[in-house]
Amino acid sequence: MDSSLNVIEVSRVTPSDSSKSLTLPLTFFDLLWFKLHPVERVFLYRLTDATRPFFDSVIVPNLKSSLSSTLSHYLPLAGQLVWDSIDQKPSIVYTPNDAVSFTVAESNADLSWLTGNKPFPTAELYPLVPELSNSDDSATAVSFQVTLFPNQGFCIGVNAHHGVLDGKTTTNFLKSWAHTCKRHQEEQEQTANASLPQDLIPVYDRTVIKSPEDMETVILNKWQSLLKFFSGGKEPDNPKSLKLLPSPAINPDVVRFTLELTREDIQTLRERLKRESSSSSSPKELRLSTFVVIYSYVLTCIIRARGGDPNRPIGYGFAVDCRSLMDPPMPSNYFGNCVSAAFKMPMTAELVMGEEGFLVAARMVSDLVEGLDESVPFKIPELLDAFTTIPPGSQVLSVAGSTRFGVYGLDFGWGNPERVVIVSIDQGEAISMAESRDGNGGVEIGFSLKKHEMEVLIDLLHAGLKN
Ligand SMILES: CC(C)(COP(=O)(O)OP(=O)(O)OC[C@H]1O[C@@H](n2cnc3c(N)ncnc32)[C@H](O)[C@@H]1OP(=O)(O)O)[C@@H](O)C(=O)NCCC(=O)NCCSC(=O)CC(=O)O
Repeated sequence: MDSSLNVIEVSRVTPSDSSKSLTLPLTFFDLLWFKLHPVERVFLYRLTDATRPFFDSVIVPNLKSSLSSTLSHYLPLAGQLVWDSIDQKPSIVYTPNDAVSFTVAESNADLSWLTGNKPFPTAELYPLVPELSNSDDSATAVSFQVTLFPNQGFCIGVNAHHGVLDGKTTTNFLKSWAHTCKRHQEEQEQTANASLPQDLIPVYDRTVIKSPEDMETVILNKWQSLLKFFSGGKEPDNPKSLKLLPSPAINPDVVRFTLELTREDIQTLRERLKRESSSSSSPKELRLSTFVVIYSYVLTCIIRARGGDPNRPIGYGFAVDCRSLMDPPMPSNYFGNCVSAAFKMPMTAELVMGEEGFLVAARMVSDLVEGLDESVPFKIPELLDAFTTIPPGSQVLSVAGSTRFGVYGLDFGWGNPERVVIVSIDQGEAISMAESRDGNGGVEIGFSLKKHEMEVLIDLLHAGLKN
């Protein structure tokens, strides 16, 4: 499917109420992520009424006007990340009339391919995601693109700087935008700066993030060491550069696949773990949350799909929402990053390639989750150190997204998404997680792998659900 994209316009959307300036210094949570690849998502909507005239006269104007209104509540997203030479750390700075980039485009791709359950080339997704500019001196927080698939539907592409916002904040913003857009249509009025539900109004108070003594300096120094490590020992030219780490080139034969696990599938896997654990030589109570069951299963199948030397190094990690781990707990509408990560590496592939591999993986993930406590946020420096201990050629898995964000409820007025894809998992051996579209307690897992490996993985994933 060699699709092509035609860019119709690239415009700037400013907050409808853009009278005040705002500066938000990054916190130590933000500093963990501020050099890493941005998070790219596409929301694919089926809408056979989506003719070009309907798109031009209804969808685009409503999305833009509601975006402008929503940005009035989320001013930092229209701003830039900057690092003033006299400042110890970067800040997000919004000044009146700053704007976000909004691209309008049309594609001849087959939407059914992108929303279906068969693998397709990951390169088909890239034209749907807008650029997010960054340079030594500044970095954009977010950018948006709406793409028409004539008479099939449309797609909203979002590119979000992870130093500015985590998944919870991103999805809170998107829920606010969808809420405003849908209401604009229902009320047929463009109420500028429309009010939002209380739980979607962002909280900018950063004094709640109690940063331990010089934690920010420690993390920034760790980044300097990492940058030197990644560049073979060469000191960074500009220690205050906001340029992101270079992204690895993506092999052209990489494909995408979305596995849909029903609540029954998850229970089948949970029962299997219970059986295997109770009959094992060291039965031990396992934390069998949805996350633990699914991540252990996927981890096992992905490592097996690659096969190879059983002694090859592997590792895994996952993001941890620290909002509930902070004292006092952070509000769910806190604006920014409040995620750290847990990881285990290096290990050898044989650990999970044997008969008991799924149980071994579940024990490891369960232990890691059980071990999470209020100290997690303060272990971020160790996390950065771990990057330098990853043996070359390791297969290290991580998780983007979460089953808690409610991304399938994002209705802008033309229905819920048919598929939500985190495009940027290509940038590292990540999988993505989201709640299932039908809201019945299932989970969707997104994969990005080379074609032949994906074929082996799909067979393993399906086979494991049968026994
Ligand atoms: C560390 C964890 C993965 C461990 O998850 P577990 O499910 O095992 O454990 P838990 O204590 O969180 O949850 C136990 C049970 O309570 C439920 N539960 C707990 N908190 C909940 C909440 N806020 N909303 C809905 N359900 C919740 C869980 O679903 C689970 O039930 P049940 O077993 O029925 O499910 C999780 O705590 C966590 O932090 N998840 C969020 C990670 C995150 O934010 N990722 C995105 C990073 S940002 C990113 O990646 C970029 C982006 O997305 O843009």
